[in-house]
Amino acid sequence: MTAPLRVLVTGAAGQIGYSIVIRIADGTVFGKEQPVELVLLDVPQCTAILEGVVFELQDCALPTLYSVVAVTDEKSAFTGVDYAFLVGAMPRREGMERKDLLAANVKIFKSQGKALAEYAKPTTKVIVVGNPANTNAFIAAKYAAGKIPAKNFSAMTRLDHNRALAQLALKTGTTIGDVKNVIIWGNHSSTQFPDVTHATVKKNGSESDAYSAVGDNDFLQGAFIATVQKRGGVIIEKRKLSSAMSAAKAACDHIHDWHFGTKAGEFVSMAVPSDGSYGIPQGLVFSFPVTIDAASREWKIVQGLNFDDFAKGKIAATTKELEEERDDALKACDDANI
Ligand SMILES: NC(=O)c1ccc[n+]([C@@H]2O[C@H](COP(=O)([O-])OP(=O)(O)OC[C@H]3O[C@@H](n4cnc5c(N)ncnc54)[C@H](O)[C@@H]3O)[C@@H](O)[C@H]2O)c1
Ligand SMILES: O=C(O)C[C@H](O)C(=O)O
Repeated sequence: MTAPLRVLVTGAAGQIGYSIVIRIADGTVFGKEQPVELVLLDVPQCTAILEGVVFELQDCALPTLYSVVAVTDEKSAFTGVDYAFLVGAMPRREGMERKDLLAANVKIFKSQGKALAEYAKPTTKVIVVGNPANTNAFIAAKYAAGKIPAKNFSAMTRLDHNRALAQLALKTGTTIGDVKNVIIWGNHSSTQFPDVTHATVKKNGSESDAYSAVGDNDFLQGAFIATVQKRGGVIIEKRKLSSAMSAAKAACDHIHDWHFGTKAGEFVSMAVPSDGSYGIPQGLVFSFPVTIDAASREWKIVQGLNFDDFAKGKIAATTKELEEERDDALKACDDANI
């Protein structure tokens, strides 16, 4: 039998947790031939809920679910982990920006960064979903440094990427499979830059660039960008809860592609520690277009894309916001006695 992968989901008693565990357990993320040892972490007050989730997973009778355990301490959670989905964190409510969560959530990621360093495999791959996701990933990577390389930490902008694909498909009357290579640059926040300059759309059997397929530059530089930037807030307004089904699906897409590689000729958006590409300050966890090699499971930032002045302005704004968040988070971590 193929050795099981040990996969941790934090915040497993929460909304996203409930949608994500089935996809990891049923082979959607790691394949139908890959057994998974699922570890579910939440706070001790959620013990009974976690137990309920474990019982339901058992009742699913899944051939790929080798084992499932519920835990409420970091040592049991992080020991020997191959992949970590860091979801557990407070969600925003109506009227808040994601960075308003920084003071409450950043301490979780300081503590979990240290726990990853102490207990997880040095090869562990981490996706941070809890908001503000980019900055939380920056903090987790910082506190795991020396044990786990920064390149193994990422934050989720795949939901924004999927939102951009869906908006382009809706606008052009095509389906998701016809649209590719949108890019989300920067922060998972309302300053992100959803960019379709390199996207293509297949319509009536022929592929064209997104600008030709849409034929409405004002839309692409206005309503399209605003819709993607503000989608999370609109979902909260409607549901009175933040996105969960779509967030869980996006996290699974992100880790699926990290594990299996991206398709030839396609890139995906992933927030990763900057290596200085496109002038983005080193170490900032910034969403870039990436390709992933299936054999090495290493991501590479797509190089050589050109920016016009419009794009340069958008990228500068999201970079500035991330630098400010980073500085606030570092201060909050210094103040936090963890
Ligand atoms: N990056 C994205 O695209 C994206 C998308 C949607 C939601 N989010 C974020 O994901 C996070 C979770 O959202 P949700 O809707 O599932 O929230 P939720 O409140 O339903 O669940 C969060 C869970 O995390 C748990 N938790 C809190 N502190 C913890 C800790 N230290 N260790 C382990 N578990 C802990 C809580 O007890 C709760 O069960 C929020 O921060 C939300 O803003 C991000
Ligand atoms: O918007 C939120 O606060 C939740 C999530 O980040 C989203 O984009 O849906």
